[in-house]
Amino acid sequence: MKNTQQASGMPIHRYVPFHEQIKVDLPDRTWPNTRIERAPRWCAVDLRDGNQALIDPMDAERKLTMFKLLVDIGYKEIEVGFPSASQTDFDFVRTLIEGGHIPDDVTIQVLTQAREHLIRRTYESLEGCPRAIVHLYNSTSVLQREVVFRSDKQGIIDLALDGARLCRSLESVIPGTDITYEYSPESYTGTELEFARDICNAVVDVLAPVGSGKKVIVNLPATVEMATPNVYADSIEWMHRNLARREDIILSIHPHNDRGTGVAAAELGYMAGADRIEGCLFGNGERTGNVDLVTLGVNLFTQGIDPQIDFSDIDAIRRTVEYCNQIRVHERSPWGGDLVYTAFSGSHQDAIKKGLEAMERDAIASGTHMDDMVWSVPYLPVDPKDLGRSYEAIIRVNSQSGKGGVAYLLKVHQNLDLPRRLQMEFSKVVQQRTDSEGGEVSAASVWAIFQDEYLPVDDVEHGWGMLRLRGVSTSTLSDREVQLTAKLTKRGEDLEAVGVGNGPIDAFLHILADAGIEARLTDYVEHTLSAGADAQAASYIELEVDGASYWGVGIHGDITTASLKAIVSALNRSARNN
Ligand SMILES: CC(=O)SCCNC(=O)CCNC(=O)[C@H](O)C(C)(C)COP(=O)(O)OP(=O)(O)OC[C@H]1O[C@@H](n2cnc3c(N)ncnc32)[C@H](O)[C@@H]1OP(=O)(O)O
Ligand SMILES: CC(C)C(=O)C(=O)O
Repeated sequence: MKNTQQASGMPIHRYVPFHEQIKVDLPDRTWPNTRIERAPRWCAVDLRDGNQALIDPMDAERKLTMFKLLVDIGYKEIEVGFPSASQTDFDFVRTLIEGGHIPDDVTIQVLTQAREHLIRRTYESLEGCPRAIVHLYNSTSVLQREVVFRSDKQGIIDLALDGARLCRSLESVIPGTDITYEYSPESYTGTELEFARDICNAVVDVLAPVGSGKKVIVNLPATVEMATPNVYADSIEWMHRNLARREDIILSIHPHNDRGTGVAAAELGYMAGADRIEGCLFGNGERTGNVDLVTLGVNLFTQGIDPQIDFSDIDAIRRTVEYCNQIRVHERSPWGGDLVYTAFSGSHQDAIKKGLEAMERDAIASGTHMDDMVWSVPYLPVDPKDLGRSYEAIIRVNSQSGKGGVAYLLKVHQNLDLPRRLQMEFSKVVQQRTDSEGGEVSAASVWAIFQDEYLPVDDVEHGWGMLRLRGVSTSTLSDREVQLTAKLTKRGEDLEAVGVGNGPIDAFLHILADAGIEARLTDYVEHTLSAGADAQAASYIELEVDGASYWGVGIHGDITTASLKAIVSALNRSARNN
């Protein structure tokens, strides 16, 4: 019956808090005080746990593509399948072995349930393999013991030990293979810790008898993520402290992401004593996925820790993963999603632009290349370039954007470094467009809007300007005086006029005043657009016309002409406005 006292009306009475199901009691936990200082041993399980969760499991070609990707970027332990489950998986293991696809520093891992026929078939699949990890599992949780196995604890231990013993006995079938064992008490998170410890201890003693010099991987999966990640970390620290023969154990974790905290669980579990992490690229895997190896790896990188995996072309990794899994990676997926380095909002864009400019200034001042500077740009925890992403998509403009974003696009794409007040003026022009038309404005559209506003074609018939500058020449009269001759077209009428001033701009304003156009110069900024003899210059001029302020822009190979064009641009805008 519904509890009418609670607000949501959701059937909360059907769910039991985790701490009432499994006791994880570790008041003297130490993991919160530890720091991650190096990468764990990684194992990529894309070809097994990832693959078993796909709508369309990988065919041989996609499997090989995924395997090669994992090898190329640096994974040394790769779970390649469940060879006893299907002919496809079996054949793929054979292809890897017979095709010589396994590099000397890579070990393949194969999964099997603790069931006789499956274990036998697993060993068959490994014939001729120089080294392999045989991964044996059985479920141990309270719930699975009851509903799947209908067995008591001893029955489950016996099932695991029978499997482990059979594995040992089959080593003679593949004498040339150097076998490492991995044992997983599957559904570990739903298992009492003491029972998990006891079954692992018993299995380890079979798989690596005392004195054998062998190590066993004990993998503690959050098969289903059932609690907050600190609880998982407590349980890992508990096992780390309480497993017998810890020195003979490589403690591995295998988080899933049911509660959306798989990455946190992996990081905290690693802090709590794990040596190794299993996961999948971009978090593919059962239900909400396995823990995302890309996030974990790049998280380390952003702390100045070598992830041991090469993420320098993250888009290529993403494309291959999307192809193999036939599932798209979400735009917001950490580090690799399409939009994760993009700011639309004005204040973010402003801060990013300022951060990049500050780094550029510091690089020049210290004589250091930008690529060697410590990265410090607001809102961007990593330099996208380090992951093979360009700066192009960092700033994109829509109705949420401000002057910084618009100015950034003009700077990056057109080399135009707009003065601050011009940025403010132009961003209003762009915003009028985005407000009326909605959606995103591309860099090309920003440039088109800018040209239309400030650089209309010098052709009165096709452009909208009332005034056009056709030619200009100057001569120096004295130290303080310049004479300027300007050829103009004013509302279709050609005229040639001469003016004198303390510089070309002053002289031009006098010519305009004589022609009945009054304007006062209030600001002037210029810069070159490129280096070299044919360099273009950009000039930005602010005029006061009839009490209102207008910016104008001129671009030309000759800086004087650029300035005069900027004046014409401002005047045309004032005329257009009236
Ligand atoms: C958490 C994980 O990701 S574990 C990996 C899971 N991956 C997969 O299941 C993918 C591949 N699996 C398969 O292709 C098939 O399930 C197979 C080939 C392994 C087994 O197939 P089937 O024999 O038809 O069994 P089915 O798939 O129905 O599995 C259930 C049976 O396995 C038993 N079982 C399940 N896990 C285990 C285990 N770890 N050890 C022993 N027996 C187990 C169950 O008790 C049940 O037995 P029952 O039929 O006697 O009641
Ligand atoms: C086999 C085990 C490790 C597994 O995939 C899981 O528990 O999620």
